[in-house]
Amino acid sequence: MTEDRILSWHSNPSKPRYTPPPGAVDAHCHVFGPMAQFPFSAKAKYLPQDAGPDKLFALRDLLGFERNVIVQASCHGTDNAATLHAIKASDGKARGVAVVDPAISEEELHAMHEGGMRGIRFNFLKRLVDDAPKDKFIEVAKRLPAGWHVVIYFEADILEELRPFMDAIPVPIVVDHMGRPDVRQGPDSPDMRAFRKLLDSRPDIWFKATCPDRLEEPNGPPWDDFARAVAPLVADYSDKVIWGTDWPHPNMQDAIPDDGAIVDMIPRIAPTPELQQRMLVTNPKLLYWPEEI
Ligand SMILES: O=C(O)/C=C(\CC(=O)C(=O)O)C(=O)O
Repeated sequence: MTEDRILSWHSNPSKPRYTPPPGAVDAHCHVFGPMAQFPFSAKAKYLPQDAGPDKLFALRDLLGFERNVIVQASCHGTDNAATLHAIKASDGKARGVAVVDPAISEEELHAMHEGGMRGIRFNFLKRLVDDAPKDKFIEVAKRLPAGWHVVIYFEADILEELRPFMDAIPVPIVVDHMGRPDVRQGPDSPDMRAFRKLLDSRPDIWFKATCPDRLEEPNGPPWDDFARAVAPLVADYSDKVIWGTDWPHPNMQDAIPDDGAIVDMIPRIAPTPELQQRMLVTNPKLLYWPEEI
């Protein structure tokens, strides 16, 4: 019954005016199912309609991207089969970030590396996961395959509380959606200052300059607050920023964004070709296709 399942993506996204550079990577997107093949987790907090690799790759081509980084969504729990399936179907054009049971074996991690995973995600949003055991997360972060990193998703109000945990992570960190600052407060807000302090605390913290739709929800474009708050961060930390569409926009069913409009935010947060090259090509390659550098 698809009627009870959430539809959170645009059925007819526009072609963006902005053209990404060759090799551009959409470094934050997800797949949902298809459910008949890859059932959702019993602990899933939302039940979406199918958004499989065929839809994702059609969108990639429409938007002018060449590659995807597919992040395991919470609705699939720690069963990464749907994400691994999508990576395989991409013909080398996708890599991924897994969500794992911290007790995962070295053999299973190695198999995930073979399947294209290059990191694991720790999700601290209470509305998405039941628990986030920091001690176990640190333990598994110490056992990751060489070259992997940790992706962390949290909201700005717990950044300070998470600092000792992040300090203890022995591999590079990528922060989802800049730790969800209140972009309405501008580029020099307490949230943004705290996030800059985090980035300054070690040289291997990356961030995704993503989700104008989420951070200004329920506003649609032009997302001026997002552009004003985020552009200075991209300029000042241009060697640490990556970007993604966030398709199929989990939980955004009440303010579904047009993916073309999302892509058209790129020149507003990264106005020069040099910044765009770093954010869309060089930086994501360093994290996900380092063998090509
Ligand atoms: O897609 C995102 O990055 C954000 C999400 C969903 C999510 O992270 C997940 O389901 O794992 C959100 O804020 O609901």
